[in-house]
Amino acid sequence: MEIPIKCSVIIVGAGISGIMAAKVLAENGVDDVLILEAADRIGGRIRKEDFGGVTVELGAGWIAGVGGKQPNPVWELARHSDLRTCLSDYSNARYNIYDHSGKIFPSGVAAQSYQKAVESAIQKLRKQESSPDVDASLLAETAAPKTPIELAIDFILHDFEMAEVEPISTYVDFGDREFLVADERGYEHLLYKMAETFLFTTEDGEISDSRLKLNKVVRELQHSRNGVSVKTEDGSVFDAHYVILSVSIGVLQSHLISFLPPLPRWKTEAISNCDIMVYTKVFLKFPHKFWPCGPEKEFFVYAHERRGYYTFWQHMENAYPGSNILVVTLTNGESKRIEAQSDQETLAEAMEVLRNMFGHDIPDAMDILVPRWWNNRFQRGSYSNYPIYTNHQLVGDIKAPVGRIFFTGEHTSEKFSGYVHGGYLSGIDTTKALLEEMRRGKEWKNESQTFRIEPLIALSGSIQQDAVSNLHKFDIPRQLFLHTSNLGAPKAIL
Ligand SMILES: Cc1cc2nc3c(=O)[nH]c(=O)nc-3n(C[C@H](O)[C@H](O)[C@H](O)COP(=O)(O)OP(=O)(O)OC[C@H]3O[C@@H](n4cnc5c(N)ncnc54)[C@H](O)[C@@H]3O)c2cc1C
Repeated sequence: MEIPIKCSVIIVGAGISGIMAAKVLAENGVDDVLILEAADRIGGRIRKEDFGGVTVELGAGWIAGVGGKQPNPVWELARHSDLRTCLSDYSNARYNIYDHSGKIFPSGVAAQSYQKAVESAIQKLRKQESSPDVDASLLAETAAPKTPIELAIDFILHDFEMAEVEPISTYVDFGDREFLVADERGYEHLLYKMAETFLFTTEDGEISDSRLKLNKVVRELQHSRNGVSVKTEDGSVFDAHYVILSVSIGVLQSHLISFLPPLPRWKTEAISNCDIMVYTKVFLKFPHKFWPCGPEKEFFVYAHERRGYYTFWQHMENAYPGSNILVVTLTNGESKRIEAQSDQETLAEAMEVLRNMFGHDIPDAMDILVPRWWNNRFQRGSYSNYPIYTNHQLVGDIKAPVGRIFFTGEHTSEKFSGYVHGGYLSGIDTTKALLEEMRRGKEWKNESQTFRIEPLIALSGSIQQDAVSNLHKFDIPRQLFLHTSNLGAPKAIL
């Protein structure tokens, strides 16, 4: 399809939220759209790779939130595409906890430590709820986990089972079952299925549509009342009436993209107030199995005096029998540390831990795969992690459009941030808001035949921007945006 010089919408990023946004636009008759993607592929944080003879998922691996009253839309997509999945129950991990000499902690000790960790987490949450301004680390000091098993359980609880405040919307809305994707087409197959409904795709499933441009790293968004000019690293310039920006919160924080005029302060503050979780799955391939398999053995834990040190392990025999692959998950500081060292150093550390658990006779790993989400300048982390007691304002501000730039992505989903379905649903929400804006624009244009009425913030330079920095998009009634009934330059009312 021919792209007009100025298209209706440019979507920056072809992860699940960007692809969903383009799909919703197409379904609503807006197909003069460009999708600019920095990488050489679509999918973003949904990414497969061939490793050790099977397909492994470097990014999202699970479809979380299945089996409830409402269908999870991502699960629905997976079912329609016959995506192969396995049910995961990692709650058993707490009964497969090894100490440094390879002994498994008796289930009673593990259960006791688990109970203690849950109680202390609840206590901490309650205290935080009653004094939200007090530093959480100070509140937790008295009940802080100290022994290796307590540290390991604390890690499982906070970095796996309870990374969110209860009640967890994903489980409440969609159910508490989780399915691991184990399909050689990869989790990303779902994105290709979505894309083929509106982008030209070859019989082999390759997207051949010129509206999708890969290897286009967006570096600057110049926005005004007339539209948005998008500059990419290779010097290309693309113009559009609107932009949907779907890059991760880590990319927004990294300043890879500059905005002209700069984003207002309420927006930059909100962006910097959202934490980022780094979550790394390290894959190890062995010549044969030496770990226990069978029921309730899929996940196991290493208790070490350093929290999060090669703590959480999974074997891939349920997903791919005979693959002889182990996965160990590291997070945050440990993720950054191993990203900075060579894979051989990581392999040596992991082997030492495995030998502590399973003895010195186990074979060396034949191969290792270490994804680097933190150092990837198109990701800068794995997913958003809102402060425990987030006010609605923070997510609202992160999501709120600035002039003609609309924001989407998992980090803009109030209920499902961090998840694939959060990205999917945010793509729909943001696009609905944009379509509404476009419709309003047309109505106004037809009524007055003058020019588009623009939000105040889009027009504000840096001086006005400070003056309005305490205002938030949703606090400003539309009438207070710019208004004029006569011809002439629009003026700010405030
Ligand atoms: C290791 C890991 C494990 C995870 N596990 C799970 C899980 O089990 N279950 C689950 O539900 N979720 C999981 N997630 C989270 C899930 O992957 C994300 O929430 C979701 O994929 C985010 O989609 P998105 O469209 O918001 O962002 P992204 O997928 O990040 O898409 C944004 C796109 O923008 C592109 N981009 C960035 N900068 C630019 C630029 N300057 N110019 C042009 N393009 C740019 C990026 O390349 C990317 O393709 C995991 C994530 C990671 C990393």
